[in-house]
Amino acid sequence: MASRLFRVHGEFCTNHPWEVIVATLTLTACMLTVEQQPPLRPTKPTIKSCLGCIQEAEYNAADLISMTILRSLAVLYCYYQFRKMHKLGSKYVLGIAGLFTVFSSLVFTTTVLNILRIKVSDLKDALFFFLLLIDLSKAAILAQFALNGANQAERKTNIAKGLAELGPTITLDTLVETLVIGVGTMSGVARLEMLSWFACLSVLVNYIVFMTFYPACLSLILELSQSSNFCKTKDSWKIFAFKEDRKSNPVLQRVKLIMSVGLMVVHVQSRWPFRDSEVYTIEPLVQQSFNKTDDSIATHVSFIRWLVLGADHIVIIILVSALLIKLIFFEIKDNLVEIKPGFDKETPKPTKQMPMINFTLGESCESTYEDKEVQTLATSNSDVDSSSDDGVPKQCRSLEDCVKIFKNIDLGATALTDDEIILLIKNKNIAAYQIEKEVDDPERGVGIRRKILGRDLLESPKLLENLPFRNYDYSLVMGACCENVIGYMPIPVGYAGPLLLDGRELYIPMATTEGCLVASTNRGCRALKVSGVTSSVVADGMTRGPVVRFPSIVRTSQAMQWIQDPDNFKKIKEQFDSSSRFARLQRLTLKIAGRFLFIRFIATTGDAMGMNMLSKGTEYSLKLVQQVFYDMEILSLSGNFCTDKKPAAINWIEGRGKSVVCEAIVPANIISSILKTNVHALVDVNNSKNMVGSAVAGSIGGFNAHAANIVTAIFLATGQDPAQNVSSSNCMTLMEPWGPDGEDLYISCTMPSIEIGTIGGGTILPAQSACLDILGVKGSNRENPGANACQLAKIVCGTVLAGELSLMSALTAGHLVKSHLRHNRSTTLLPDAFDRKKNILLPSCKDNA
Ligand SMILES: CC(C)(COP(=O)([O-])OP(=O)([O-])OC[C@H]1O[C@@H](n2cnc3c(N)ncnc32)[C@H](O)[C@@H]1OP(=O)([O-])[O-])[C@@H](O)C(=O)NCCC(=O)NCCSC(=O)C[C@@](C)(O)CC(=O)[O-]
Ligand SMILES: NC(=O)C1=CN([C@@H]2O[C@H](COP(=O)(O)OP(=O)(O)OC[C@H]3O[C@@H](n4cnc5c(N)ncnc54)[C@H](OP(=O)(O)O)[C@@H]3O)[C@@H](O)[C@H]2O)C=CC1
Repeated sequence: MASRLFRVHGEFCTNHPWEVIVATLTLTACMLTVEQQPPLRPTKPTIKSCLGCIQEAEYNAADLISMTILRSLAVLYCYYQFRKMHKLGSKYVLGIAGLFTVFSSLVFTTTVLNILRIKVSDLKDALFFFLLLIDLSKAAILAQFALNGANQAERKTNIAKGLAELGPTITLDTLVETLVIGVGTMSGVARLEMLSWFACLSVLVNYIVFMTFYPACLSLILELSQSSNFCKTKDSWKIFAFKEDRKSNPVLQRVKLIMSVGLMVVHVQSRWPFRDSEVYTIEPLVQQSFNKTDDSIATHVSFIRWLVLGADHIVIIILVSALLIKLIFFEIKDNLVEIKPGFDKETPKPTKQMPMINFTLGESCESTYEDKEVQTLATSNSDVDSSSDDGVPKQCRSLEDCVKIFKNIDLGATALTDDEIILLIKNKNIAAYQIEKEVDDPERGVGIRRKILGRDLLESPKLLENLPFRNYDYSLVMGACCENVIGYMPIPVGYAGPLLLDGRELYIPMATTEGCLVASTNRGCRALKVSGVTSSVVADGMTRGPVVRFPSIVRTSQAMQWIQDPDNFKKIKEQFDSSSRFARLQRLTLKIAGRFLFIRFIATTGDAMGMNMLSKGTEYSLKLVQQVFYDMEILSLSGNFCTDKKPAAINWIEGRGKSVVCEAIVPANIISSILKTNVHALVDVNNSKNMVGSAVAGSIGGFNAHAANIVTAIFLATGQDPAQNVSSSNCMTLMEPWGPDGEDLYISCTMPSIEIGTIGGGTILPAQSACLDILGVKGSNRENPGANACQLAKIVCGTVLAGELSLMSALTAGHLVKSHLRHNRSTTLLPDAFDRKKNILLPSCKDNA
């Protein structure tokens, strides 16, 4: 029985945190404000003094009533503000606003004590005034501004932007408030004057703390936490919740301005010349004088005093109780889901967002497979855990109830357990690819999707166990890099280098699972350490080649001629360029095939690889052409004349993305000591393999040994589109004997179509952008947009040269198999082979190699 009571109490506290906090704080405040009283009847009071006491007490009763109303309003106002912020769902905003309140109160207390020289006991009035006038919504807006930044620099900029937006309004408001309330300080009524001083100081302290300590503290807290989790739940949409609050009405602003000027005049007139500054000391309002003897009067006085001391506290307690009653019986009633017969109170797990709501039990949640990783997450996130303590999964609420909760604006999917969300997904109330958005928590969303997939993969329920998904910033993935996410693929990243490229030493991150690749590239870098590699970008232009069709070849050729006209090209370019700040159309290449016309748009795209930009610009331009050639049919924005992600001669011949060439001279001693071969053998193998061999194979752009290896490893490490390794790996490796006696080696690599960028696509993901940072080419180049992407293309070409040098040497020296069996064959996981014919196990061949 007792434990049940405590359990109910526990549930009440956790389900109504704000109410419990407000109640506790209010009671504490009541206790603090109880004034020290002398003993009730030290001596017998006289009739005269008692009458005096009654008069004083009556005066105090009036004061008490107004102060009680004020305190109640302050409590209500604070409660309302924190509830409003809580609904935003951001614990950070809530925490920061709380901190703001505490610190401001501290500053206010100190200020009031020092400037007004009041007694500590009189702080009770002052503090309630302060709470009534504090504006937490502005503090929350600024916190949200800060939290919307992806990194510390952005957060700082956002705080500054927030202050720029809020500052003028708040300053004007403060001015008007101070001047209006300031009128009260000249009223001549001592009590009113004192309260007006409290209010003026409240407004000023709030303003000063908001404009100084608060932004500084905000920036510091965010920097010290340095947790990506701070911005993990991208609250960008939530800022709109306050957008209305932020908008300042210009008419209202003007009225405020005029009002403040008028009030200023009133203040100056009434205070000039300034009176000797009065120091307001607040005398205790109830004087104690019990000298008389009349018992009945004494009793009356005691009663009034009791009333005076206790009534305000009683009213506040009543107020808090009313608040709780309102919340429990009215607010929740609105959200209450109909109780069905057969309802069992004990079983459903009350969730954080949905206190005291009772639900019908629905079908038992499917629980045949539980993803270990997801379970771990759920344990740490008890709000969404649908398992009971004993590990037995609980039943879901009914589908109908879950739908009601899901559709409730205040609750939504966040108030449902994982299994209930799965129930809604199975019943098509939630799209399986939108879980993250619905639960407003990407990691939880991914976890739920894994649960669904895990249950669908019943034949091999443990398939997902080794695919990690936790501790990853999915907010960057959503809407940019991947859909239907169930985790991430860890790929080992090694580094090759330093590579001496154009006089700079670089360490090249390479993501690969091909053992020996990084070792080989590293050896190439080592061989080039003294002489270095020289590189140059000779052309830059991403392409998109749509296919359009006309009714006849006459119309097709007319269109072709129209597009080729320099004046019309200008119009097309204008249209194209208007689609982006960075994409700039360079030229068009046209090919006619019967009624079809292929138009290859070639444009620079700043630091981005540019495929989305090209597609957008092309669509804009075609609309313009269609205005002239209304009978033009746009068959496909991509007509494979681009050509993207497929082998094609056009990219090899015309180039695509960055066209880069690089060269190096390797001295004879390095070739023999590090590469274990000699120049003549190397050149011989290069001609026979990379030239003749590729020609015999009918290769297009494949006149190299393994450019794709290096390209792909760097692409994966730096967040490039991996499929673009097709054209990007086009490369011709040339070798010649060099030097007076031809003992040195001249080597060059020509790569005409490296499709690469340092912004957009996967480059924004944290790990990938870290690798770009290692190379000094992260993001957009502010001084010279495009320079970062060009530098990365040069790095790719230079590293390819190092890789070519090493592999070609290994082939020449006959070391390929030996080295790969050393670096590229696992000695732990490969099972011994089974000979079916002989029905025996064959020992691994690795030792024989
Ligand atoms: C994006 C869609 C699918 C929308 O397609 P839609 O028809 O507008 O989507 P919908 O909302 O009507 O939903 C239809 C179904 O699509 C799926 N679906 C819909 N949205 C999602 C989502 N977020 N996550 C997972 N699945 C999704 C889902 O199955 C859904 O059914 P439901 O489950 O709702 O009954 C469509 O417009 C599309 O397929 N676009 C093409 C994009 C594409 O293929 N890009 C590849 C890269 S392009 C490139 O790299 C190569 C290139 C182009 O250069 C090569 C060349 O030269 O040709
Ligand atoms: N659509 C398609 O057909 C294809 C798409 N892709 C995918 O496209 C994505 C890459 O497209 P991409 O266009 O490169 O990237 P984005 O779509 O991300 O576009 C780049 C964005 O960055 C902005 N930007 C800011 N600074 C710079 C800067 N210095 N230089 C260039 N842009 C800057 C651009 O501004 P602004 O808005 O002013 O242009 C633009 O909004 C990859 O995910 C890739 O996988 C791949 C192949 C085909």
